[in-house]
Amino acid sequence: MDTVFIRGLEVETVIGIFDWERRIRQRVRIDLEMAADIAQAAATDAIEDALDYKAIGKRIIGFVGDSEFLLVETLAEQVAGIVREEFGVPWLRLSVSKPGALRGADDVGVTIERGGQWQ
Ligand SMILES: Nc1nc2c(c(=O)[nH]1)N=C([C@H](O)[C@@H](O)CO)CN2
Repeated sequence: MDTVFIRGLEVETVIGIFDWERRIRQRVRIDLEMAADIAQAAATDAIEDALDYKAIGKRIIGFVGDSEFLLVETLAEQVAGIVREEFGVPWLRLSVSKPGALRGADDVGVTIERGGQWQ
């Protein structure tokens, strides 16, 4: 399986369950791995035949920056839906984390996989 990935995408957003978290913007980190057959893009050397990580990254930045979810779970599910539906991605693995949200830990968050098997 070929994949196209985005690692360490950081976006500031309103997220969290506590009152103080509703009043500030916090940094979330997104790691995304997407199934994509890269053969056609490699053969033509044309961006039109590729899964465009820049276009997907910009869409995620806009959506996450405007969102105000309580849980990282909800944010992850929503982002996964956008990537799958708008960009035709058949399978993805997505992590959403809040670096520094837990004292003593580097990072906390969730990882989800969505979509079926990919040859
Ligand atoms: N599974 C989760 N646990 C927690 C979340 C979350 O989004 N998913 N959020 C919080 C708080 O908002 C925390 O990040 C504040 O530091 C706690 N647990």
